[in-house]
This record gives sequence, structure tokens and C-alpha cells, in this order.
Amino acid sequence: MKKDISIIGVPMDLGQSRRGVDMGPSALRYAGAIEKLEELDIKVHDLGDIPINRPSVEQAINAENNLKNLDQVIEANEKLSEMVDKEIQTGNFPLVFGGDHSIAIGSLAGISKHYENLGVIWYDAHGDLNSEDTSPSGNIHGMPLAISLGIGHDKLTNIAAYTPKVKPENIVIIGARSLDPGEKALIKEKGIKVFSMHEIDRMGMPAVMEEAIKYLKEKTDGVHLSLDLDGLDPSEAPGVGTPVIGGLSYRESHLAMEMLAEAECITSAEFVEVNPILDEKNKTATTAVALMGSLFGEKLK
Ligand SMILES: NC(=[NH2+])NCCC[C@H](N)C(=O)O
Ligand SMILES: [Mn+2]
Ligand SMILES: [Mn+2]
Repeated sequence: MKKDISIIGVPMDLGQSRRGVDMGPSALRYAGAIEKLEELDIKVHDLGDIPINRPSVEQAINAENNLKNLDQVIEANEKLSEMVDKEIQTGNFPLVFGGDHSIAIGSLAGISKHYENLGVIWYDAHGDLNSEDTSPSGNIHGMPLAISLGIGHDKLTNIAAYTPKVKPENIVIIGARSLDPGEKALIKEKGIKVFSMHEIDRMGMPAVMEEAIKYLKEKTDGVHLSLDLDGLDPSEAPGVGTPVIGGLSYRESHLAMEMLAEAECITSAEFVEVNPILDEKNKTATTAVALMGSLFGEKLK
């Protein structure tokens, strides 16, 4: 019996500078996310969207540090963490709809409590391993993985009142092709496993996923999939705020999801960075929903 899925929308765009990604949850629902999951005989509980407070202009200009909209991002992630935590207690599979990638802070804060050794698959063009000291932008969506490792501003690392949420050896980054100098240094220092586009080109997606799954299965008791749509090539997923050319194809991404479904290792997931304002006829959300189908077991035969 498959678990029921609880959908939690986080209409937040405050972790980065391009407005519109707050409409991501609507775009994903409009693209038929719930119908897709129900077609697969999964019981879906759509819990709606978390209320997000928009900062006043004065609040948004925070000269004190390199962390845009810090208070609002904290507030949203505390709420998300509580909701995700509750859904896991109920026995449901949490599926979070972003919102920008800063919401992974709250997802991981709520999920990781329930696991001794939570694994994380970070499917992304970026590492999101910056801190206020290394970030070129001050955008918190470039920091969630570092924050979950316990690196960054105390107020962010201590969301849900514990830190760290994940161990560096339990993380696999897939699809990286844009890493800032501080991120590269952190990857080296912590020995984080990264399948960049270079490895994906050389080894092919089947071998990459096989290795990633084996690596995580050996030592984790659950795996969270954090899928940033900008992991895909912008020709396939144009509706994202920080597109990077040379990304993963639609087919490679489907195969990755199918292999995760076969391995039965994913215990929670989030789909983030869908920005319908920058999209072409909701193509990016539609792609995300198709990928959800494969992740939750859709097969041709
Ligand atoms: N989740 C994302 N799309 N992150 C993009 C981060 C871009 C850049 N590395 C930064 O820190 O600003
Ligand atoms: Mn990204
Ligand atoms: Mn990201």
C-alpha cells in the first residue's frame, strides 16, 4: 500500500529577487499535479498554501546583513517545518510545492527530526551552499543546503530549534553547473558528493542514478528529494528565476525519477523555483507534474 500524500504549498518568493515564484504552487496545481497523483491510485490531501507575509519596503531593505527578507523567510520556514513534521507524524508522505528554494530550510527542519540519517538528493543547477559571508546575491534561496548543514546565520540554522538537519556525507547533488567559489570550497571541505553536468555527460544518467541511490541506501533511513526546476535545461524548463544553460534534459530527468521510484527510497519531496511569470504556457509546471508522475510510480507498462 502506497502512503497518502500531503501537499503543502509555500507561495513564497522572498528568498530571491525575481517576483513570480510565489505563484509556483498555483501553477503546479493548474498543471494537474493532484489529478496526476490520483491517477496513480494515491490518496492526496491538499492542505492548501501556507500564508506568507510580504515585507514592507523598509523591511525589505535590510542593510544590516547580506540576507534579504530574513524575518519573513524565517517565519515561513518555521510554519512549513511544523506542518511537514505533523504530516510525517500522521504517516503521510509530505510533498511540498514552492516557492523559491529557501523553503527547503523548513522542509528539512520538519522532516529530519524523524530520521537518524536523512539522505538528501539535491537536483539543481546550483549547490545552494552559500552563507551570508559567501553569497554574491544575499538571496537566501542560494543558501538552504548550507543552512541545513548548520552553516549560516543562527536564526536560520536554528529553525525548529535544532541543528544540523543533515550530514554532509548523506547529501548527493545532481546537475550542478553553477557553483560560487565559497560553495566549491565547502564541497571540498565537507566531501559532499556531487554529480555535476561533467559526470552526467561522461557516465550517463543511468550510471549516475545507480551510484547515487547505492551511496544513499547504504547509510540513510530516508531520502528527501529537493528538486529545483532549474536543474533542467532552460529549453525544457524556462520558467525559473536563475536559469543556467547546459542542463539536464526532460528524458534524463524522467529516467532519474523512474529509477528513484524503482528504488523505493524517497520518503519526502519538494518541487521548487517554478515561476509562471517567466514561463511559456506553464511548460515548467507541466514538466514538474510529469516528473512527479514518474517519481510516484507511473509506468508505460
Ligand atoms: N535555488 C536557486 N535557484 N539558487 C540559485 C543561487 C544562485 C547563486 N549561487 C546565489 O547564491 O545567489
Ligand atoms: Mn537552482
Ligand atoms: Mn536551488
